[in-house]
Amino acid sequence: MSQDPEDLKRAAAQAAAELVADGMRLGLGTGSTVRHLLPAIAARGLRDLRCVATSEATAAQARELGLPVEAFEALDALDLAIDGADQVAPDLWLVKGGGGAHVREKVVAEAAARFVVIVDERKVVPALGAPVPLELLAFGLPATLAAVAPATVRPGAPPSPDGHVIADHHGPVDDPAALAARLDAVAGVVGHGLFAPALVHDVLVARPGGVEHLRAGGPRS
Ligand SMILES: O=C(CO)[C@H](O)[C@H](O)COP(=O)(O)O
Repeated sequence: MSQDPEDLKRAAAQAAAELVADGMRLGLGTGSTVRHLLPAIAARGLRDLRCVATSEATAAQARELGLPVEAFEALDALDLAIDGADQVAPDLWLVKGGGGAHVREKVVAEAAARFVVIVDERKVVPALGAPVPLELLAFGLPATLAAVAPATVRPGAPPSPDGHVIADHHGPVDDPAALAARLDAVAGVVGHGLFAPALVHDVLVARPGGVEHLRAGGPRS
């Protein structure tokens, strides 16, 4: 029997909330799965948490729930970061950025000693595919789009939290490392939504039968 995707997201979020401990410096992702995470963390009643948020939406919800959010200028490392994803491949390459916050999300994931991804089973794919979200400088935008073709500005997308243009790459993702390197080589690309397995420590996949815990062999695990 199929299960409401919101119930599955909530189950993954609940499992991740149990990884949060008193005194942690915690990175909070963005998206509908993270929206279930924040009340689950708040309900734990932990003391001395220090949180950074990857979007204004997450910061606002966290503050409403009484979770202390500070600027990421105030912390130089995080103990744990938890975030959703749009696609999870079997080798734990991810595509993120459906919500346009992927650059901040990657900064937070890189700063965390442990990066935990929370998804429902629909996000687990046999191989990554388009679109791959991009964050681009407005300066020289047509030239940058040509350099990363095929890519288009995402219709109706607001600027990123740092004021950049959100776009999507529509080409194949047969070799995520090669595509990531190609995108990283273009100066007008602020960032992209391909997250390498080395960044990922755990993926919690909610299925109707329970939450599956995938562990990555990243360098910090
Ligand atoms: O990368 C993201 C935002 O930039 C989100 O984590 C991703 O889009 C998944 O979102 P959701 O939990 O709503 O499916």
